[in-house]
Amino acid sequence: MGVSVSHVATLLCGAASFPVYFVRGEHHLHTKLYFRILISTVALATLGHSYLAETTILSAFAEVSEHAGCFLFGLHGARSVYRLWFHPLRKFDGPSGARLTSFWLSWQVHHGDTFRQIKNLHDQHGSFVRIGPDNLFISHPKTVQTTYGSGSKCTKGSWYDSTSPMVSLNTMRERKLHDERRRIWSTASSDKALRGYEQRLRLYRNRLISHLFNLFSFDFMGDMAFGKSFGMLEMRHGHWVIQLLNDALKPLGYAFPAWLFQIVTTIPGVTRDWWRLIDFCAERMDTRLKTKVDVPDIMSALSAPYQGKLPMDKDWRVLRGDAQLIVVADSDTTATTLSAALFELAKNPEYIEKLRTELAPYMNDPVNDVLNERVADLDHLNAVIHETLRLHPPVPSLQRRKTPSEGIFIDGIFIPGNTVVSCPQYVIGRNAAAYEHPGSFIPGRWYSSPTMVKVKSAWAPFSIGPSGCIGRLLALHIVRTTLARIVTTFDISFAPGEDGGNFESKARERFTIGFGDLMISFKPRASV
Ligand code: HEM
Repeated sequence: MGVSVSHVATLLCGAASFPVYFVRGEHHLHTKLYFRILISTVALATLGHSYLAETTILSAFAEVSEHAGCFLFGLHGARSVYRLWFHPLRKFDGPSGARLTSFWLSWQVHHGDTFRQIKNLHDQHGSFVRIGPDNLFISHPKTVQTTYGSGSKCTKGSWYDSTSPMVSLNTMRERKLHDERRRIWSTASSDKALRGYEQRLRLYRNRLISHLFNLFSFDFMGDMAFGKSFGMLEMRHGHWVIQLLNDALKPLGYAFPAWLFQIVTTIPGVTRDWWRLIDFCAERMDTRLKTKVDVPDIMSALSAPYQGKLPMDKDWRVLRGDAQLIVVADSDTTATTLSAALFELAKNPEYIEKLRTELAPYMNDPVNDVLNERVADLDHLNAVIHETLRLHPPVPSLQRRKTPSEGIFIDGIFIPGNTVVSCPQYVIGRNAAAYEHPGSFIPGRWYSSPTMVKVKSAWAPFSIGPSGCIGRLLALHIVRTTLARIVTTFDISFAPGEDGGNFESKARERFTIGFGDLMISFKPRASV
């Protein structure tokens, strides 16, 4: 191809379009539109050029494509120059590839161990790391309040549009809509609602315990009768829904920008499990809406505004988004917290005895159950959960917020406006500036040795502020009572051959964390 004046002019137009138009505002929701404009312009220009220059369609198309290429080259060239040398974040340290493109992060985390990669980057570059062209990760212990707290001027980052047009309470970016939806949700997480859920929870907690007893007796019987356990306590693969949840959330693990996530999820076959999970949640939601329940559940609150009528189309988008949110936010996070607590207790058995001593006076329920209201204020039990969530936060890294146009200050450091900031709880939880002996599991730091917590506000596994976890009380309720019941009913230890190594090293992050395999031995206690 010969370079003509028109090629250079098109390249300059492309370069100029960046400072004139693309540098401002958000474009991630317009990707498909831009693509359509490009295709239509190429098609029209091809026809026009072929007619005016009296040339074949094929050679006109080749000529127009060259110019389109020049335009795109100019645009991306100007953007790269800006990102490397003129961007407001240029003073922040970070890997050079990350300054140029957000694909750098996606490539780094493609094995799914985002939390570990981000910790390594903080170890190398300090508390403020530029991990994308507009993206700053901050592990400074004082960042949580400024970024997420109730007075924060930061808003949710564009990543929350990834699933658009399907939205949930968690992905709603517009503050007014989010506040309205949160008011509906708050009925579902009120004290009264929690007392109602207790009835449901008790049933499943009892089933869990009797299931564990059954598995134990079968394995023991197998061993006694046939010299070999049936291995039921070691079954790795759970219900297909758990498998589906794990597979479906994988695309979230690549930390794609919202525009790419939207494109990827429209390619047939590539994200089949993602859509299967959405269909599964939607189907459960549809069935539930047509069913009457005696004991209120979360859906009772979410469906209350429709007063028995079927929701309109736009409401379905939110209801289905919320259905998926409930499955992920509720079951995934609570399950990982319980397994992380058992992992830490098996590693540090001295805390199990302490828990039993503390719980003993409260475990005299006639049906051998444990009531949240009786154990809610126990120091050691709560500290074990606090410490578990500090070291193993179920949402480890990616809660992106966008700074207001005037920017924010974190401990005197200026963060420019429109920066996407994430404050990774996994890294903050292990930051020596926030905790003494940050790598050790020491529940006492939360009640008997408070000086071991240097910055109390750094602990935010549920996040805080207007978009903080609305299910926090419910989650703590479930974890507290289930853990209390398990440690008082069973002797817990690593199963023979288990050293706990895979639990963390094989953990994978896909917004929430999924830990590696962990073989725990549950033996009914002699006194029970
Ligand atoms: C240990 C368990 C849990 C942890 C650590 C946890 C953590 C979090 C975090 C960090 C967020 C903020 C996410 C963000 O900024 O994008 C969040 C939001 C949320 N969580 Fe949880 N969560 C837990 C359990 C639950 C439970 C049991 C529910 C019950 C349904 C729940 C419902 C929600 C909802 C609805 C939101 C969105 C809130 C909003 O945007 O206003 N979570 N959770």
